[in-house]
Amino acid sequence: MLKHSSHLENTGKFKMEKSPYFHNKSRWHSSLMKLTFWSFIFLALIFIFFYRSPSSNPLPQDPSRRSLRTYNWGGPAWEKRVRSSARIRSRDGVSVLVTGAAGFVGTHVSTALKMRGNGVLGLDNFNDYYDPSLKRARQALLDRSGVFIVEGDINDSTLLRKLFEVVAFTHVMHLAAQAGVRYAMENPSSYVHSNIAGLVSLLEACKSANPQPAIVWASSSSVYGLNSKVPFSEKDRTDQPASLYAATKKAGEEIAHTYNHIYGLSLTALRFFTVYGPWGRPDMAYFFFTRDILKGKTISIFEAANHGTVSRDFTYIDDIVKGCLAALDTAEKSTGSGGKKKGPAQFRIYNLGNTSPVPVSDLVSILERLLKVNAKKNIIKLPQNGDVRLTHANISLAQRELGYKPSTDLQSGLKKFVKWYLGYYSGGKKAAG
Ligand SMILES: O=C(O)[C@H]1O[C@H](OP(=O)(O)OP(=O)(O)OC[C@H]2O[C@@H](n3ccc(=O)[nH]c3=O)[C@H](O)[C@@H]2O)[C@H](O)[C@@H](O)[C@H]1O
Repeated sequence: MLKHSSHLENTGKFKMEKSPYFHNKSRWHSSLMKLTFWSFIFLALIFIFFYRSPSSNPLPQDPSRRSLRTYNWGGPAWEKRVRSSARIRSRDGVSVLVTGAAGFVGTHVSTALKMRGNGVLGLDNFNDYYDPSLKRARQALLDRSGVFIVEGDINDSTLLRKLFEVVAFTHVMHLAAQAGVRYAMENPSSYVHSNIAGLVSLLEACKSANPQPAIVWASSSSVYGLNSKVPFSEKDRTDQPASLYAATKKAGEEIAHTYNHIYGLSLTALRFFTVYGPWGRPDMAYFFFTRDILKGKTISIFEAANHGTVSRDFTYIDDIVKGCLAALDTAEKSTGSGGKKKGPAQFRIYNLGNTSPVPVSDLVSILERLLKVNAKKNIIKLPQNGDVRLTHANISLAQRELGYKPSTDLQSGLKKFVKWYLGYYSGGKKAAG
């Protein structure tokens, strides 16, 4: 023992210091510890990078990857906010899930629903198709009127299932979409992702919900495509889309029919005609014309062949909101339950337009008068990028069945838009996106 211990104390110690084996082993141990330590730090940094909160998470640069963003949702506090926002506060009120609530039409519809005592819960992925700060400002507006917007994507079926578990929505107002006619040539997959895959994901959740909600959703005047019979009636052909955007909206109408037929979902599509107004979309011509005229930048005005005019049936947001609410109010219940159809359900399509097309050149003249600035104009040939020459709604069906009656002409509507624009961007202090 003594001998052994002395061996350890003397020889062993000596051996440990001098033996290359032990020396290397010790270095190896310390390298391993260092490697483990730095690996841990590296993994922690990766974890922080991918899982930090959505508000501080910069959006991916590639627009087609926008949907890969992760969102934080869930937990008791979150569920409490969801329930409170969706709580019905008036007799005969309904409880509505509004997708695309931070969007232009979504914000206006959510506010109107909330104001009349309905339960309203918003859902939006806050993508960066246009300036997300405008979406955040709309969110703040809705927050003040008691509407909570859940941050998430309509393609997230787990989130949708959860929302229907927490709230028995009576209605879904589906306004989330990839909008814009010309952008479809730049980023086609975003249209398929939101307007087709997203719609299917939402309808899947609705069909499995108990009770099944009635769904009202945004289609588009663009489905009329190359149809030359005017004004456009719901009975006219819609099988000649001129843009991928239009094609995805038309596909949406067919998909909606399938879910109505198989699962008994009550479905109403609203074909919106070039909606404009305060809190509007910066990618639309009336909005960026205003910005560019004020900045002294040249605007491009499209003209058809042989100097023909290009016209739109511009429709003011308040008229659209009335149409949306009327569609909700007249929607019958879905007939299925537990994913099974019990009987035929309502299936409707309506034009929501203004019935008076205005040439784009007149839109510019109105803006010039309102802004008191002469626009620098460049007249160019209508590019072959999805635009059509004319839209003009026949609204007699919506008039008859929804009591829809637009009452704002372009001059009065643009006056309200310009007033909002100048106030919001405070004379150019905030940069218009
Ligand atoms: O009803 C719809 O379903 C669609 O309406 C809207 O599409 P559009 O009617 O094309 O609106 P918008 O881009 O504002 O162009 C307005 C006019 O300005 C012309 N235009 C456009 C750009 C330009 O630089 N110059 C120009 O003359 C252009 O040729 C057009 O005549 C929505 O964006 C779309 O998401 C969808 O909802």
